[in-house]
Amino acid sequence: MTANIRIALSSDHAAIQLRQAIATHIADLGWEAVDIGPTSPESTHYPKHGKAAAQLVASGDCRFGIILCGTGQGIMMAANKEKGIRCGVCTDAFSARMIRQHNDANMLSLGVRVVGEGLALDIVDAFLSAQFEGGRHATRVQMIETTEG
Ligand SMILES: O=C[C@H](O)[C@H](O)[C@H](O)COP(=O)(O)O
Repeated sequence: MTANIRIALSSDHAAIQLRQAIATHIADLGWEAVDIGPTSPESTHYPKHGKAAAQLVASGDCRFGIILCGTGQGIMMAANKEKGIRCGVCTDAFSARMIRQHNDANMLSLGVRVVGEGLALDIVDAFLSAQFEGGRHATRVQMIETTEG
């Protein structure tokens, strides 16, 4: 069986350029970027873009999702409404590594009005290169899933 190397990418109007830079970056790293837009700079609504990316991850079509809006906060809230999604906003590489190692996050959210491109790419690298540690952390992630119902 081949590994799922697909990463869903979406954003609102604020973060199109950074999203596209991340798509290029992760493709260079060997991931398949599944960039579902939008491409038009017209004002749009982050909940629908967060939900669309989260559905690709929750269904198993994509291994991870990376989503962006102005702060990363609104689109993260929308993504976390999907069952099975664990998405965190990160503004530093340490947190990005830890949400994989301890929280088994399957989505990362970034705020284009908070972090610049260089830092954003470092955060993405930290997220994608870390592994879930399991053990006591698996117990806690399971508790989150139980709460979800
Ligand atoms: O959490 C929400 C995001 O930061 C949005 O990107 C932001 O609210 C969009 O603001 P505006 O419509 O003023 O570009």
